[in-house]
Amino acid sequence: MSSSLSLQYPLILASNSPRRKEILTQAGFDFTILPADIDESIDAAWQIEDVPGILAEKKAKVLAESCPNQLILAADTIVVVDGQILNKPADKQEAREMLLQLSGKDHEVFTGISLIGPNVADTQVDRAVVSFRNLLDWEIDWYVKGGSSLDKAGAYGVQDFIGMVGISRLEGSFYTVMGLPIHRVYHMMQPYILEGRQSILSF
Ligand SMILES: Cc1cn([C@H]2C[C@H](O)[C@@H](COP(=O)(O)OP(=O)(O)OP(=O)(O)O)O2)c(=O)[nH]c1=O
Repeated sequence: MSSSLSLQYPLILASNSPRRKEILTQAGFDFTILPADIDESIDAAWQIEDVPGILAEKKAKVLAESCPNQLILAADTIVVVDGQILNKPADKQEAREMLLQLSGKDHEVFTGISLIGPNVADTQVDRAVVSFRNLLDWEIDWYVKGGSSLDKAGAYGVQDFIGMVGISRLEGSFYTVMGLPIHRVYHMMQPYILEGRQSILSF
């Protein structure tokens, strides 16, 4: 994309994730990256589907005070299978176990996004359902050996080998699974996009 959308305020992406950067760039946004490192531990009292919204908001809030007159966007992704949250695997052994658990069944992916800035403090969670066919042992081993499962919730990337060849069905947005529900981000950002000042997006 050669030109970017013009925004009323500068946009900051509070994320270390290269996937979030890629999605936001592809959608035409111009932004600065300022990762927010927070304690991502989960309170057992939280409802599972609220977790990514709570964590995304925490990430955005960390930067909001020190960045007045700017829009801060943060996100968090979790994978849920058999009523259990799968975060990023600690090592390759755990990555293998996670993929075995996901093999041959459906699971949910929740991505929370939070936008904080002038006149806005909005947090939303988007859900997708992903079906994996039965994965072969060598496919899991080969993918895990490559190392790209380690920085991803549930030990897989929808955009990677195992997602490409192993996912038989996806309900919801591909980008929600990849880490940023861009359709929701765009909707939240709409009041600040100067090109679209006159239009109201229904959603
Ligand atoms: C399920 C899935 C997750 N992921 C990634 C998205 C996120 O980067 C990561 C989940 O971890 P998060 O804690 O949501 O994000 P992060 O630590 O990578 O980045 P930050 O907190 O700084 O924003 O897993 C994929 O890339 N593809 C997928 O299919």
